[in-house]
Order: sequence, then C-alpha cells, then structure tokens
Amino acid sequence: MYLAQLSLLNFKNYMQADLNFQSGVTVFAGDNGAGKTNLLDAIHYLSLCKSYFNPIDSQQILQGADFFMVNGVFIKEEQKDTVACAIKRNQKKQFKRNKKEYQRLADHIGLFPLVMLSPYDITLIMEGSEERRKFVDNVISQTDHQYLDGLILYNKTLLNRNILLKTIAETGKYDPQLLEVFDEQLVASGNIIFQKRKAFMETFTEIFNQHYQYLSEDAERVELVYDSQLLQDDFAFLLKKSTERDRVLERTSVGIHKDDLQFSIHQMPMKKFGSQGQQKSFLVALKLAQYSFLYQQKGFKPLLLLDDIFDKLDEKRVHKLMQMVSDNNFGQVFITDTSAARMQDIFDKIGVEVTIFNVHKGQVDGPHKR
Ligand SMILES: Nc1ncnc2c1ncn2[C@@H]1O[C@H](COP(=O)(O)OP(=O)(O)OP(=O)(O)O)[C@@H](O)[C@H]1O
Repeated sequence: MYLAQLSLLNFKNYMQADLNFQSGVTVFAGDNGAGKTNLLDAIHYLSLCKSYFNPIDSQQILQGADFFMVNGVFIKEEQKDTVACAIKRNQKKQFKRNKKEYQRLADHIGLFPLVMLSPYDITLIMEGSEERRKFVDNVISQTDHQYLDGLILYNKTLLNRNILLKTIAETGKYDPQLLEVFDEQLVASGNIIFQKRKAFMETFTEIFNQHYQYLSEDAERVELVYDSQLLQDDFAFLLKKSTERDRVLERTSVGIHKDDLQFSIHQMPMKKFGSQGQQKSFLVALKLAQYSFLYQQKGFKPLLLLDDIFDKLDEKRVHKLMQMVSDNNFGQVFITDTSAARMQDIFDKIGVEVTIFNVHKGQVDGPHKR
C-alpha cells in the first residue's frame, strides 16, 4: 500500500500543494519551520482522521482561512482509494472515502495503517501513563475494531460512573444498585480491553526486543513491561473493593484506565537513567515494533513517517536505521530533514534511490530523483 497523491488546501502553512509520490523512500528537506512536518501531519490525517500533534482540528486551518482540505489517493494492490478530509470552522469534520462520507470515523481506522516517529514521542518516556496507553490503543485500534469499540464504550461508562460518584457526594443520595449497573458495564468492556492489551503486549514485547537489539547492536539491556491492576486480581472484585474509596475520591480508582507500560534500561527507569540517545533508540525500536506488528496483522505494509529523527542518534545507529527502513521489509517511507545533502549522502552510501522534495515556506519543489 502506498500514497500516490496528496493535495492540501489551506492546511497549516500551505495555501495549496499538490504532490505525487511513489513507493519507496521520499524525503522532505528544508529549513526549520518550512512545513516539512506539516506534510507528514496531513498524511496522518488521511490515515487516522486526526492530527498527530494537535487534537484541535480548527487549529490546522491556515491562519485567516475558514476551512482546510486534505485529499489523498492510496494504492493498495490494484485498488485505488481516494480519501478526503475537510474541516470548516465550527462545523463537524467531514471525512470521505471514494466520495462516500463516513458516519463513524472509527470505520476508517486501520484501512491505511501508518506509523509516525517524531521528536514529540519523547512524551512517551517523559510524561504520564496516558501517553503510553494512547500508544497501545493506537496500535491495537488499527488492527482490531472490537478493541476500538470496547474502548469507546469503556470511556463512556467510566465518565458516567464518575459523574454518578460526584452526584452521590453532592446530594448524599446513594443508590448501590445504580452504581452496580455501571460497574457491570465497566467490567464487561474493561475485561475485553485488558485481555486484548495483555495478548498484544506478549507479541509486541518480543518484536520490540528484536528491534532494539538490532539497532543498538546489543549494547544495552532494555525492558518493556505491561502494568495493570487487573494482572493482580479480577476486575469485578477490585471495583467492588474500591467502592468506598471511589466515593471519597469521587472518581473511579481502578480499571484499565490506570494501565501503564514500564520502560527500563539495566533495570532502572528509562526516564531517569537512559541517555538521550538511548531514549531515542528506545522510541525508534518501539515505533519499528509498531510497524512490524501492523504489517504482521494486516498482511500489507503500513506507511512509515520519520520526522526529524537524526538528532541524538549516533552515526552508526542512523545508518542502521536507514538501511533497515530502505530494505524490502518496509514499503513507503517519508522522512523529513533539514539537509537534503545529508540525506543524499546517507542513501548514496546505502545504495538506495530516494525522491527528494525541497520545502520552503509552505511551498514544495520536486520531486527530484536521486
Ligand atoms: N494553522 C496554521 N496557519 C499558518 N501557519 C501554521 C499553522 N500551523 C502551523 N503553522 C506554521 O507551520 C510552520 C511549522 O511547520 P512544520 O512544523 O512543518 O516545520 P518543519 O519544516 O517541520 O520545521 P522543523 O525543521 O523546525 O521541525 C510554522 O512556521 C508554523 O507557524
């Protein structure tokens, strides 16, 4: 599967852009702030119906305009699919495939799988557990619709249970049966998510380890561990046990919304003990594992978007990474970098042909085949 065309109208710093791509490696090169990452984000919209960086759609509209449009053409085997996303200020997002509008955006997720790696991903290591859950959810959702539906249901029920806990605290009126209704719903969807996360992590961890070892040439030992309260005990039992505490806290204190991933290096937390290069390598391995997992599950190659990834990686690791992504196991890869010459040099050494687009203040010049 690959993206053959991309058209932008009023998207971030682009008034208009029309680009044609081929499978293989494509580079967007240009100065800081030129709009390279914005091109990757437009591609992210086509695949996952949203920005990778900013959840507020209207903020992606070119300043001064009142709508944006991103259109793309994907080629999968012999099939050609057009995908169109339009955002107007204060209006519902319009998302179409082959001119037919989706009623549920969730139905689009997974059709054109994609993996993005960007400097922003450091939040996965540095920030709270929510970022890491989002990562897991993103990967599984692209391969399993039941998971996404279960997650949506769980989050809705959780919200309602928390509202009820607040109302109980405010009014002093406690109806245990009403709470039990929410508990049952929460346990049903929560258990499905838990089982799927657990199974996913078993496969994923192994793939992750292989990628990290390859990248670092076994230089260090890292670990990725799934952490959930539900690994200790049955969810229904835990929820019942925490009723009194939840009433005091006015929110639900147990469940899969507390799950986390632990990242460690030589058995110490990656956040505190990993060097910047080791942290970056960890993130690269995580995303390459995501790629391999999606490929395994889907049976075709996802898009790989590498945003500004050379910072902090030593030359050896950069070389290994580029060699890896340009071999046959990867399909279409988009890379951004400030230097076209550096990219050219790296790919010349590997002996791989790349297509380079030069980006300058919201204008794209190319393709230049090298
Ligand atoms: N809604 C918007 N309207 C107009 N311009 C925008 C909008 N959103 C972002 N921009 C502009 O887009 C530019 C950033 O583009 P982008 O992040 O793609 O740069 P980049 O080429 O990847 O740079 P770097 O090398 O620094 O990562 C900034 O100049 C920013 O002001």
